Amino acid sequence: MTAVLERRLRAGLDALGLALADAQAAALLDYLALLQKWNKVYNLTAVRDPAEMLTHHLLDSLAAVAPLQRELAAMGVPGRPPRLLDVGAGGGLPGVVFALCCPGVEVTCVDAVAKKAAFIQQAAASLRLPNLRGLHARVESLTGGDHDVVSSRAFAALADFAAWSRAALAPHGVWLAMKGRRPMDEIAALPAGIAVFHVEPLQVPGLDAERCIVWMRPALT
Ligand SMILES: C[S@@+](CC[C@H](N)C(=O)[O-])C[C@H]1O[C@@H](n2cnc3c(N)ncnc32)[C@H](O)[C@@H]1O
Repeated sequence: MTAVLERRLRAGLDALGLALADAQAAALLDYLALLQKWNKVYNLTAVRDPAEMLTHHLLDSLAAVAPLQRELAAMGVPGRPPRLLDVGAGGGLPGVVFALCCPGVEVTCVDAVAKKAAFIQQAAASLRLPNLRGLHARVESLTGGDHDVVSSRAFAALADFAAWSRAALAPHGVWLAMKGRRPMDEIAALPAGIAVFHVEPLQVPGLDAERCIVWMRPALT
């Protein structure tokens, strides 16, 4: 099974144009194995089949890596590593995948459920990712305004996601919301202080479904 998963992952990475080192690709499969192993204990995902996990979780999250890298490069964070907060990260999607693929980015995965944050801490240790940490908190309680990117996947409507995480976002920062079909109703429901600057379609290898990133930033009102 591992050889099949490895082949599919490699083919997916090629299709996405992601040039990862062998060690990074191996670590992605190690992460998949951790998700499988601890799913029953931590209740991390409803998807149980490893091949389905690869497509629906890993490749789905990997499709957002190049867009993330492009935005960070355009932002040009000066003098320190960029910081990303993944909200409602659950088992670490997409936060752990971002941390694996972007070792120069400091990734915090926040979740309201203690055992999910504990799983992220465990994954950071076992995958040897010094740039990843799990944080047990409700995102609404976070302040500091020091994250360059705040991401989410399968978390909440755009307006709630932005409102609850606004105090954690740097003034120059952007929100990266992973969605299925372009969420027209959610975009229309956004308040004046939040501007959508790009709805970016994603092509997930092996997944016949619509996916997009809704990019947002605070707007002057
Ligand atoms: C549907 S899961 C999505 C998990 C992961 N992002 C994924 O794509 O597989 C939503 C997660 O959000 C967490 N959550 C819900 N409300 C939250 C809040 N206010 N602050 C932080 N996490 C929250 C839940 O505990 C859950 O793990």
